[in-house]
Amino acid sequence: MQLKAENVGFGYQKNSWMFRHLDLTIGKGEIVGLAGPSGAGKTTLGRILAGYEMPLEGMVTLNDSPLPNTGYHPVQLVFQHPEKAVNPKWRMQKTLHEGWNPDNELLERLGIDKECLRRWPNELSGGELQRFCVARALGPKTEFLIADEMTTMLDSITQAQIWQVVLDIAKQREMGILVISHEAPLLERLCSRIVDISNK
Ligand SMILES: Nc1ncnc2c1ncn2[C@@H]1O[C@H](COP(=O)(O)OP(=O)(O)OP(=O)(O)O)[C@@H](O)[C@H]1O
Repeated sequence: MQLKAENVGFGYQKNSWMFRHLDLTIGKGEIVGLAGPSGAGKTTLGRILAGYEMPLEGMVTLNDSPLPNTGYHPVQLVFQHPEKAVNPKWRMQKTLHEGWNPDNELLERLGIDKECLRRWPNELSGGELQRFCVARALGPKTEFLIADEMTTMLDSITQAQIWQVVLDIAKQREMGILVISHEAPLLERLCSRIVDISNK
């Protein structure tokens, strides 16, 4: 099982490459860090790996096949701003069950207050909302998780709590994770290797 970017190139403007000839493989259960200065294209690469964006050159494969474009996506993306990742017209109950039905144990471990389920997204704090986005992304069919500054906005206790749950599940299921972060100590603590895209 592997998620692989091969010779990938991307730019938003014509003749202006953000990165080019980029190779990155994340293996089953592997936790890889992605570092690089602001604007280097980390978020963009995360979006490409999760199938939100097509590369201009090269390809992304999951277990040697193109990424699927229907059904529950096996590469899930959680990014920094949960308020942009949920439908404001859905109550949290519906958002949570968008792709699968997380059990009570997971909700408890992630510190999700069940009282929040009937609320609208704008009635939750950023941290509460992000817990929902993490739960939503951890369906049993998730093979890889792209965690793009997933806990950057959270206090250190919540950050540790969420990573503990995500890492336990990753270990149990051999789910691979790409951790995109500006926090070097976080990357060093979580990842078995760190890829820097500054010079791509
Ligand atoms: N939709 C878009 N259209 C045009 N340019 C974009 C678009 N999205 C991002 N960019 C630009 O692409 C570059 C890379 O953005 P990206 O968010 O991938 O970088 P990053 O490495 O994740 O940065 P940061 O660490 O600040 O989050 C930036 O210069 C950004 O302004």
